[in-house]
Amino acid sequence: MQIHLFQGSHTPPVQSNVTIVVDVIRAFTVSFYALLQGADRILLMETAEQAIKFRQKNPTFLLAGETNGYPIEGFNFENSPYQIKQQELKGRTLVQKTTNGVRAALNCLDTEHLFVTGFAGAKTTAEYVREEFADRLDPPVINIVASHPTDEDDFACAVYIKSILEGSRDISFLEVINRIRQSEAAEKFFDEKKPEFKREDLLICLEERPSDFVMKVNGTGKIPMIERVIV
Ligand SMILES: O=C(O)[C@H](CS(=O)(=O)O)OP(=O)(O)O
Ligand SMILES: [Mg+2]
Repeated sequence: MQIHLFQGSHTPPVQSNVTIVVDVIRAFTVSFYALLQGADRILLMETAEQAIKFRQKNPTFLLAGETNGYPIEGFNFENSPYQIKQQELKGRTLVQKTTNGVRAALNCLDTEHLFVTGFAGAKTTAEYVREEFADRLDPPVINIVASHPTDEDDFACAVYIKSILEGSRDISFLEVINRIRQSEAAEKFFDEKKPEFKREDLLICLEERPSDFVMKVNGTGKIPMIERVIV
């Protein structure tokens, strides 16, 4: 396996067979818990306006996301895994718009297999990709994209995924958690002047949670969507 790590939401300069886009705080932790709460699929959109317009034609769809981390007027949910964990979403379709993870995923569609994850599902995703693709005759090129352009949260998780893919011990479980916890993206949850950000969100983003699925992006339709793939 040829594994490349990238940071930011732009399209990686290397063509891959498999791409894993990481957003720990909070986009793909939100997606993970939305699927756990029963959502059928999660459509990915670039702008809040697009999402709101789309719901006018699909009134049962639920909008989740943020702009600069803050709730979006007219959306059903914030970019909050704590809020999503409390919802009954069986059979529902979500539409997600966020600053880093969703935008990065939309810029990484040109690959054979596109997965997305936070820290919660990182180990399951890495083990699934290793089992599915590592022993193929023509070793795959794998891009791991830490979607925040400069911060440690997504990059530490990307290094963790790489270490599982390679079976190395480049980074310990505790080191990943510490680097996420110390990241700039985590600071807002401890800032008294920002009551909009619940500390429970960060605690959920920091929790590795085994599951029977990975999150794969289906880019074959007009609107890319996250679907669960049972492992
Ligand atoms: O909502 C979030 O926590 C972040 C915003 S920021 O990176 O902290 O500014 O959005 P996401 O797209 O989930 O990284
Ligand atoms: Mg993030």
